[in-house]
Amino acid sequence: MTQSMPTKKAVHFGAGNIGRGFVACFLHHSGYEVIFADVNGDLIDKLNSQPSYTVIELGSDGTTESTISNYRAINSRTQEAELVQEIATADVVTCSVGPNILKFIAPVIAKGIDQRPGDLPPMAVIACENAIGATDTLADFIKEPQNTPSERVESMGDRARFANSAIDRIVPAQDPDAGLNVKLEKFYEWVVDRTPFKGSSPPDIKGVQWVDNLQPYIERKLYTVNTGHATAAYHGYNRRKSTVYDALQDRSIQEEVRKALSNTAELITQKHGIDEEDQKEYVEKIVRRISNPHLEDSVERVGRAPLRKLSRKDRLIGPAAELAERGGDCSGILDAAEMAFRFQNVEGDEESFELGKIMAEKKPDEVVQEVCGLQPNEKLYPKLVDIVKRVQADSQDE
Ligand SMILES: NC(=O)c1ccc[n+]([C@@H]2O[C@H](COP(=O)([O-])OP(=O)(O)OC[C@H]3O[C@@H](n4cnc5c(N)ncnc54)[C@H](O)[C@@H]3O)[C@@H](O)[C@H]2O)c1
Ligand SMILES: O=P(O)(O)OC[C@@H](O)[C@@H](O)[C@H](O)[C@H](O)CO
Repeated sequence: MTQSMPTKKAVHFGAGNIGRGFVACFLHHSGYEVIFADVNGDLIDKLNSQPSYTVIELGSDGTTESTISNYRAINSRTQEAELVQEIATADVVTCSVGPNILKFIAPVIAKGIDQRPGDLPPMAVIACENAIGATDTLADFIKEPQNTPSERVESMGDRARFANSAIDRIVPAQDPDAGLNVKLEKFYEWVVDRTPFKGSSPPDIKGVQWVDNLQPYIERKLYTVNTGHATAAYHGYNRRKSTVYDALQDRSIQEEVRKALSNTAELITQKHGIDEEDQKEYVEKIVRRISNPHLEDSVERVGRAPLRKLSRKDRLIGPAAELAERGGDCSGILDAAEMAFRFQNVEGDEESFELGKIMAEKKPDEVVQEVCGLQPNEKLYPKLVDIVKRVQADSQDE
């Protein structure tokens, strides 16, 4: 008689687009039972009532489908005790909830880690967000005294290992009638830091690329894919384009994207010693990917949360500030930042309303300090103050 291997278990926070379409899909195909945790009750009910859903990859050469099953779903707002138990015995905990939500999921993960039975190896915790060091941010919240008793922090490595990651796959907003099914691009890249697993084994997730130095991967991804994407979306929004594809059909917007990406290429190649030709090819691939007509990716989704996207370490101000300090050209990124400041009061986007309020009420210096986290002694500072002044003056003229 053959003994079947016990199923591996992963808890994934955020059963949204990238969660269902990419992370859970890879975990499923690697043999994990996936427990989704989300605050959206309707989504939880749908997942629990439907035994499978379909992931549809869209490419110029047609579509490919795969079926995802062997999952359950837990409402993280109302079923905390069950969720803690699932986390305590999970092999992997992942999340794709948005960088600003990490602090809200930290308390329950902390409880689960703290209750991990002593005979189990450490679980792997991997945040899959568009942010540099997102898992470190999550780990810092988990280790706060209100979440983990301070005497338990030192031994936490016996119960959990925290690995940063860079995750890349375009998953647009889904059709309202798509149910749980997810349409996404064929391309994917999921790079994870291997170094936290020294003395233990990294989890077996097919398709993950394990590296010893994640920094060049995450900076190249965020400052190329996401800088280019945001540039197309913000210019596109301000010129009334509806999708990123439409925006890129406009030659002048495509030039803006290339200008911003030539700025970030200078930073990435110099800072990380990446070959210029390799970076050129990478940029061309990104321009092709974001121009995919099948994705129908709205400029509102890609531009969403402008306060996050204009923050100090994100895809616009992050590379622009570094370039300015090095004496490099960041004019293309600054053009995109100006368009981001104009992304105000967009229906369904809370941050864009908050941005509108800040722009209406605060002085330019206050805006730059509060929104972009820049200080007057930084080289980029006066350029952003000028941009804010211009946007505010234009709003008064309207
Ligand atoms: N969509 C993409 O192309 C893509 C690609 C790479 C990375 N990402 C990143 O993945 C993250 C999620 O993006 P998305 O496009 O899947 O967004 P999404 O809105 O489709 O999914 C987010 C999910 O998180 C859930 N959520 C919110 N608060 C929660 C909480 N407190 N606890 C549990 N769940 C909670 C929401 O209900 C939603 O289901 C973001 O950081 C994004 O930058 C997205
Ligand atoms: O998810 P955001 O809001 O950080 O950025 C919007 C898009 O640029 C992003 O979701 C991309 O589709 C994704 O990062 C591609 O890998």
